[in-house]
Order: sequence, then structure tokens, then C-alpha cells
Amino acid sequence: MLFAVKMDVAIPHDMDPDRKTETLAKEKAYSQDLQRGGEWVSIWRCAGQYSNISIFDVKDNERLHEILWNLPLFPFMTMDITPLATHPSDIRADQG
Ligand SMILES: O=C(O)C[C@H]1C=CC(=O)O1
Repeated sequence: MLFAVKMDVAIPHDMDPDRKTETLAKEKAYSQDLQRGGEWVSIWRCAGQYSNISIFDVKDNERLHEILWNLPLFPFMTMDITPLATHPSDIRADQG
């Protein structure tokens, strides 16, 4: 199942700098592990915003929830989640 997730990040300005550095490093490692595993298909920075749009390919809603809930930055994010369906004009959908 494919999902587009927009993540808006708002880290408190008074967060301890060492905790911030550690949390960002954990976030990067967590994201890259899931990318290597194929469930986090792509991540794009939204230009001019501390936000990303990511595509996930997961087995069900529960797995998506688990991935998002365990993001080290989860407490500092708001998210907008869109389930994706094949578009009838997608040239890849015409093949085969
Ligand atoms: O910077 C972000 O967009 C937040 C975040 C999500 C994954 C990651 O590595 O960083």
C-alpha cells in the first residue's frame, strides 16, 4: 500500500543542543534504514519549509502507523497522510 506523508517539523527553540543533535542523527539513521529496506520509498524536502513529503510502501495501515509513531522527531511533527491509488494516465500502468 502506497502513502504520501507530509511531515512538518517544529523543534522547540529551547531544546538542549546536544539532545537536538542526537535526535536528528537518530532520525536520519532510522529513515535511511527504512529506505534501504524499501518501505520508505523516497523523501523530498519541501522547498523553503522545514517539511518533507515522503512516499511509503507498507503492508497495511498498522505498519505505517508503527513507522511514523517511532520517528525520533514524532513528538515535534504534524503529519498529513494521503493513501495513493494508481492514476489512469500513468504510462507505467498501461504497460504489461
Ligand atoms: O528533516 C525532516 O524532514 C524530518 C526528517 C524525516 C526524516 C529525516 O531524516 O528527517
